[in-house]
This record gives sequence, C-alpha cells and structure tokens, in this order.
Amino acid sequence: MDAQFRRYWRLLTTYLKPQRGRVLLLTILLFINIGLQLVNPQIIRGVIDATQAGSALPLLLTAAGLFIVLSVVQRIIAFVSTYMASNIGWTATNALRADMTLHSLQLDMPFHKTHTPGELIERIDDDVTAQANFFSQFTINVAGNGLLILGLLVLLWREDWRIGIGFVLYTVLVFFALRTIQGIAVRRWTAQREVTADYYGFLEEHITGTEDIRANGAVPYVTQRLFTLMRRMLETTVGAQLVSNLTVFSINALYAIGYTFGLALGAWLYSQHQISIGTAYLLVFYIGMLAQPLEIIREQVKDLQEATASIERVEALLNIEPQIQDGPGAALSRGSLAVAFQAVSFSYDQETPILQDISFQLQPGQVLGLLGRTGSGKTTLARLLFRLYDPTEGTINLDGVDIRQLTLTALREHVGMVTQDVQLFHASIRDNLTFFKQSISDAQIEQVLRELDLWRWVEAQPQGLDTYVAAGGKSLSAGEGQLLAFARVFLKDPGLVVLDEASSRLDPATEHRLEQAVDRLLQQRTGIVIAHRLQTVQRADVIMLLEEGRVVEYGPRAALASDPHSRFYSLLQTGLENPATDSQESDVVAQNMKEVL
Ligand SMILES: Nc1ncnc2c1ncn2[C@@H]1O[C@H](COP(=O)(O)OP(=O)(O)OP(=O)(O)O)[C@@H](O)[C@H]1O
Repeated sequence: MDAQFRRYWRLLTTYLKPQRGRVLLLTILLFINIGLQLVNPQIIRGVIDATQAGSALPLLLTAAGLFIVLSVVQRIIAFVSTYMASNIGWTATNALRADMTLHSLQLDMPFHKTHTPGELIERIDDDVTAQANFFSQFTINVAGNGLLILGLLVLLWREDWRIGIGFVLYTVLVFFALRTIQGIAVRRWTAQREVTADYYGFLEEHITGTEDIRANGAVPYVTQRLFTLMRRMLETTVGAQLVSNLTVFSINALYAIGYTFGLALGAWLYSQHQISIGTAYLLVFYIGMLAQPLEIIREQVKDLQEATASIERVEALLNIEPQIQDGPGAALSRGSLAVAFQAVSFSYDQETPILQDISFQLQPGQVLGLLGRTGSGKTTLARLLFRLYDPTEGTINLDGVDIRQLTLTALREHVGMVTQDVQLFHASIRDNLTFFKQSISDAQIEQVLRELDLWRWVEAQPQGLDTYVAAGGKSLSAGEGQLLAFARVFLKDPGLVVLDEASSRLDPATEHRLEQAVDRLLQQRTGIVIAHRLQTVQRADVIMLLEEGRVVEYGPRAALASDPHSRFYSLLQTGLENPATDSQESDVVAQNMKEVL
C-alpha cells in the first residue's frame, strides 16, 4: 500500500506540478461549490421558518432571491470546474503520453521486437487515458466530497445529536453496501466481456477461414459452435443486466429507507416541538444530498482501482532502461571518417553467433563493398555501426574514437543510412526529407533535389514540397522513394554512409538516376555498401565477403578482381561472361553471387 501510495504521489507531483496554479484554482472552486451546496438549504430553512412566523414579504423575497443567485453561481462554478478538471487531466496525460512515446523510441531494438506496435499503442494511449480522471479529479473529488459528507453530518448533528448518530451509521452502511453491490455487478460484467471477446474472436477466426471451412465440410460444426457461444452470451448478458438492475434498485431502496427514516425522525421531533418545520425540511434535504457525494466517492474509488492496473503497466514501461546508453560525448570532426572494426562478434540472442571476429579498416573516403549470401550478417553489421545493437565482443571505431564514447545523437548525425525499405511517412515531401527539422531551409532542399535530378519531379507535384506523401510512401514509385532516401542523407551530410542497396529491379532510367545519386553520395565520404548491383560493387575500393557471419575474403577490389583464385574474381567472371542488359544486370549478379559464394 505504501509503495502504491508513493507511486500515485510520484505521478501526481510530476505531472501536476507544472499546472499548480490551475490545480489550486480548481481546488478553490470545488470548495466554494461544496460550501454553497451546504449553505443553500439553510436559506430555505430560514424562509420556511420565517414564513411560518409570518415575516414580512420583502424579507422572504430577498431570501428567495439570494437562494436563486447562489444556486446559479453554484451551477456556474460546477461548470467551470468540470472544464478545468478535464483540461488539467488531459494536459497531464498528454505530457505522460509524450514522455512514454519518447521513452519507447529510445528503447532498444530487442524491446521493439518483443512488443508489438498494437501493445505499445494500448499502453501509451488506452492505459494513459484511463488515468485522466485520476490526475484531474481523484484527489480533489474524494477530498471535496468527503468534506461535503462530513459537513452534512456535522450540520445534521448540530440540529440534534440523535439525528447525527443515526445518519453517521446510515452513511457508513450505505457506503459499504454500495461497494458490495457494485462488486457483484462488476464480476458479472467481467464474465460477460470475456464471453463477448470469445465470440468476436470466434467470428474473426472463422470468417477468415471461410474457404477452408467450406472446403472441409465444417459448416455444421461451426454453426453449432456459434450457437453455443451465442447462448452463453445471452445467458451472461441477461445475468449481468439483471444484477445491474438489481444494483440500481437496491441503491434506490437504500436511499428511500434513508429518506423515510429522515422524514419519520423529522416528523417525530417536530411533533415533540423539538425542531421547527424548516429544520425538518432541512433534515430531509441534507439526507437527499448525502446520496450524490457517496456515489461520487464510490465512482472515484472504482476508477482508481481500474486506473491502478494502468498506472502499474505505464510505470513498468517507464522503468525499462535502454541497454544502449549515450557515451560520455567524445567529439568527431566533420568530413569523411575512418572506420575500424576490431574483432567484433555479435549475437541477437546471446546464443546463436551472427557475426564472428570481424576486423577491417577503412581510410577516410574509402568505399567498402560488402557481399554475402542472404542471412550472412551484412545488415546486422550495418546496425552495429548505428548502435542499434552493441557488439558482444570487440570494438568499432570512427576516426579512432570508440563509438560507445559518442552520444547516440552525435553518432547518428555522423553516419547516414539508406535502407532497402525506405520508410516514408504521411507528411509533406519537405518533412519526409528533413525529418521535421525546421533549421533546414527550402533552398538547401532544392539544391540537393536538383543535384539528384528530383527537383523537376517535385515541381510537377500539386503543392511542390508541401505535397503530402501517402502513408507508407504508397503514392511514390520505388525509385522515387529511393531517391528521396538519398536526399535525406545528403541533407544530413554525414561523414560515413551505409548503403543497403535495394535488390528490387527498377526501370533503366531510374537505375541510371540512382547510380548517379550513389556516385554523388560517395564523393568525399567513407562508404559501406551492401551491394546487389555490379555497378555498385565496382565503385568499392575494398571488398569484404561474409559467410555465416565470418569474413571469408577481404582485400582491395583491384587486387581481388585480378586474382584468379579469389571468390570475387569468380563472381566477376560469371557476372561478366553473361552479356546482361541493364535491366537484367542486377538479377544476374544476384544469381551469380548465390552460385559463387
Ligand atoms: N532482429 C533480429 N533478431 C534475431 N535474429 C535476427 C534479427 N535480424 C536478423 N537476424 C538473423 O541474423 C542473421 C543475419 O541477418 P542479416 O539481416 O544481417 O543478413 P543479411 O546478410 O543482411 O541478409 P539479406 O541480404 O537477406 O539482407 C540471419 O540469420 C537472421 O535470421
């Protein structure tokens, strides 16, 4: 409980502190609201008693006017409080959502492999939404309504101690009765929701498998299962609804008992001349008022129980520490970078080795052609350069600096990557290129796009750079997507470029534009190219062949190309022996790589 309380406290202080002014104002408004609710019946009592005593009409009218004014003010305050509470709740939960999104983005790749996007959406959105009420109203509502009940009981007690004791007992009884009755209803509804989930799961599964079900003659069986499920759903729903109705009925019965008790007590005390008729009225009014705060507190407690599960899940996510942390912040100079892998080994699961004892060096400006069968570890090697994962052994240096000494931001600023699957977002072309970095000017973008021969294409778009790209880049051809990815890297201007070349076949004109783009990209930059095209391989200064995570051949391209014993030589021979047309070339090389490696 203590830990639980600290958990709530931490959340409240973190996310409400920045809004402390508004929270204070809301608290004041809620207390005024409570005060007005307590005071108003006293005015009615006064009016009733004064009428009975035959007071002058103007006095009665003034009192009635005061009652109306206070009632209106109280409603206005209630309205403003509701608005403010929503505002505070959503501001706090939005901040929490933003923190969780940022945190999730910083978590390591293994985390994202084991947590589906759907699961994260559920945590970041649904779980946080469940806490909106907790942030905005829980404390104030429970404290405020607790005080209102206390105020009512004190005022009732003040009228007569017997009334006081009676209603203290009544309040305690109602509160516990409400909790018990509600518990029964909640259990019934939980069971009903489980059956409904089964039912929809069944529908989804069997609609997807319609073909197989029909082909295998399973229709009667499926229909029978459906009927069984529907019957269970009917039974549980009727049961839950019945209990809900009984709950409402029992609660109303409890209030009716309270009223009767209050009326009887009032009538008796009045008949004994111990209280005035105004006080008897007040008594009944206050008893009526007890119901609402009790109900609110009950709702809040229920809400908190539901929110607690969400709070725990959110906290568990926030407590996951990324394994890959920023380094102390060593500096790297701009311009092309030297790369050195020293005895690097890596495994995704700490068991299956994916890269083993990889060592190589690249001088600034050199290009490494990385070749190997599918699954040999080329992409993994590129991921290590970005510190998407850290090597299990060995070190990776850029310009003599261990990349673990750099901050992640600095590292990723100095290393650019073009992946096989270009990720484009549902945003403008400009934002897709700059990744929403406002400091990159349109002039810079234009210059890069002109260099890549993409500017005419942008100009032909309906809104130029402001044209929206469809989600997932569906409105662009594969070649355009690739060229935009190149443009992104140009704008970043890194000293090292990793190019995981797409093996998909493009039309000759686009191929040509891509070739030119690669040429420009690798000018005055160090490059690591996972190559699928002959042309790209020929750009490399050094060649490295990987097989099952090991280096099986490594050396200057020119030397390997002229060494008849090298695998690279065989690869080139088979590649060059085939008179390939442009469009067939990549297929031929891919095929040859498979055969030779
Ligand atoms: N995230 C991951 N978790 C676990 N294993 C992985 C992961 N990514 C890749 N692997 C495994 O690591 C090995 C090397 O994969 P990698 O993608 O580096 O190969 P590749 O040479 O780039 O292949 P391709 O040419 O097909 O892209 C494969 O056996 C693959 O199944």
